[in-house]
Amino acid sequence: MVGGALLDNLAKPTQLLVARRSAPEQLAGLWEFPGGKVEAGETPEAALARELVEELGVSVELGTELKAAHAHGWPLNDRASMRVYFGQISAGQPQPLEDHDELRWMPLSAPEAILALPWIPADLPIVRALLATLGAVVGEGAGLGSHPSVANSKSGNC
Ligand SMILES: Nc1nc2c([nH]c(=O)n2[C@H]2C[C@H](O)[C@@H](COP(=O)(O)OP(=O)(O)OP(=O)(O)O)O2)c(=O)[nH]1
Repeated sequence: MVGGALLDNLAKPTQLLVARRSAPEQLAGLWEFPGGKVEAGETPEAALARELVEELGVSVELGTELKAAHAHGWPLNDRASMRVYFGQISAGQPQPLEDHDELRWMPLSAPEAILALPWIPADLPIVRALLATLGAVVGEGAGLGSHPSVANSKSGNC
C-alpha cells in the first residue's frame, strides 16, 4: 500500500489534505491518507501518482518518504503495510472522486485537531510521526517550528 501526505506547499507546509473514506462499510466515515495498492511492476511512487489521479483527480509532485520503522512501511494489519510520501498538488483541484466522500485541508498550526479526527486506527502512529517530522508541536498549542525539508532534492517524479 502507498499513501500520500499532501501538503499545500512542500517547501513551506501549512496545511495537510485528509480524506474521509466512503467504503467499505467498516471504514466509512474514517479519515485516511489517499492512496491504495501498489500493482505488480509498479514503483510505490508511480502507484501513488496513479491513485491520486483516480481518487482525487490531481497530479502531484512527490517529496520525501515519511520515514517508517520498516522498509516496507507502516503496518496496517497482519498482512499489509503502507509507505507514505509527502506530496504537493501540481495540477488539478482535489475532489472526492472515488473511495471518499469528503476532503479537508487541515492547518498544521492546529495539530490537535488533526489528531482528533476519527482516523483509521492504524493511521494514528503515521499521523503522529508526520506531525513530528513537520515540527508541529502537539499539546502545547504551538504552531510549526523548524522542520526538516520534506521536498525531494531530485527534481521531477513519476
Ligand atoms: N488508502 C489508504 N488505505 C488505508 C489507510 N490506512 C489503512 O489502514 N488503509 C487500508 C484500508 C484498506 O483496507 C486498504 C486500502 O484499500 P484501498 O481501497 O484504498 O486500495 P485500492 O483502491 O488500491 O483497492 P481496490 O479498491 O483497488 O481493491 O488499506 C490509509 O491511510 N490510506
